[in-house]
Amino acid sequence: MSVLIKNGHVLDPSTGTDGIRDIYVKDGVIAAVGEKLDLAADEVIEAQGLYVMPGFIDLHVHLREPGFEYKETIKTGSEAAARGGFTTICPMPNTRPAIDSREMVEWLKEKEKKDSLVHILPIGAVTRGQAGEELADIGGMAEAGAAAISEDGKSVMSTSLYREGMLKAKAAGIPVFAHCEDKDLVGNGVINKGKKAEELQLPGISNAVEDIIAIRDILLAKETGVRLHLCHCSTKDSVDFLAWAKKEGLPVTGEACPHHFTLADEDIPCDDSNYKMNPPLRSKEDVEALKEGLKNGILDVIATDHAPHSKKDKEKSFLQAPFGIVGLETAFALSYTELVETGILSPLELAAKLSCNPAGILGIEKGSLKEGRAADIVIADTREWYRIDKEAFASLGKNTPFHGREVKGKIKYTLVNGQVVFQD
Ligand SMILES: NC(=O)N[C@@H](CC(=O)O)C(=O)O
Ligand SMILES: [Zn+2]
Ligand SMILES: [Zn+2]
Repeated sequence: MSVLIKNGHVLDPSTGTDGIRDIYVKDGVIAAVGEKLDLAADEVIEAQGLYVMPGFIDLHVHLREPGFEYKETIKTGSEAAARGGFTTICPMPNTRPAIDSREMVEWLKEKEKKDSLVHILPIGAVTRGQAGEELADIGGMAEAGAAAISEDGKSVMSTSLYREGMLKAKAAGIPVFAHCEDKDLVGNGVINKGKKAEELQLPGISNAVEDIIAIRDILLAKETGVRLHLCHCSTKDSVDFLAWAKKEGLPVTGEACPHHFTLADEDIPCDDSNYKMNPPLRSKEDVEALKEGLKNGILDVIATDHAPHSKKDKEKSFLQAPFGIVGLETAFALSYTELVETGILSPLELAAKLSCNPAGILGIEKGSLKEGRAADIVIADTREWYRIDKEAFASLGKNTPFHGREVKGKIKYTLVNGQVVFQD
């Protein structure tokens, strides 16, 4: 089985390639990359005018299975990933039961084989049942294939327990992905603390809720030497703390989510829980700091924090509805529109934040179009404006504040191991 992708604009951040090339795929592997390859293939994809990039890698998704299959399943989540150009996704462990043991990681790897269109790299919980009381079997989960550990959905509030968990992760050779939120300080907050919170008469979440834990976790990484990755950075100071950590030479990285650099709290039109997520949409000043952080490389990765919820869940008010919005099927378009169309990032830099950089954090041989690599490839058209349509999502979650928004950047093809898993 062979595929020839012809005349595409190849963006391969792993080699710096930024120009017109053909790519020849044989038996699921990239066999040749070059100008005008004269090779016969079973399938030819004409990619003139399109960008051809390494398949995107999402370090942060929620698939909801087991336990909340009415919100999303591994199958529907993987279909959403394929539609969004993601060929590898890392599901967070906050399912029921949680992914907190060797057996649960093995279960997920089995489900991947049966149900998933894309590669799944599980993230194990830090503590058993994410209860924050005793450590999960971190070494066992790593052996079974967990790519990282995280307590996402909350922070491990016991600093000494977290420190111990970090040492275990370090010994197992996997990074820690940190959701930074001071449980004491957040109270019953549901929206960024500020004018909009006052206007809607909703309890606020201050920046310090995130910042206090972000700096704590960086200091713990300094002490333990574990590789630390900050999830969904939303504040100016968390970007500054990351900059400091990098200056110190610490093994610390960070991600930003499209919603956090596209919208500010002032853009929330009314009490609409499709604008409710954790961390919340922040101030204009924070949004600018995230864009600056993405531009200067302090923020390494764009991840979605795809958090599907049912219609019923999200019909509730801002106060009552659960936190989270879907992201897999809007991430590329929002990122291209907000960051490339505006000149903040080059197309190659955007491709790096979606593929090569997350691969580096996981330490996996992906995020590259080098010969010999698995043919995980995404092909996108960025020429025309269109409106996001939540009804077209493969995800069971339609909870997005971006329905109807005008964007550029459409995924045309997604290939996993040389197989077309999505075609527009
Ligand atoms: N981001 C969210 O608002 N929600 C996430 C949890 C999380 O990422 O913290 C979820 O699981 O729904
Ligand atoms: Zn989180
Ligand atoms: Zn999350």
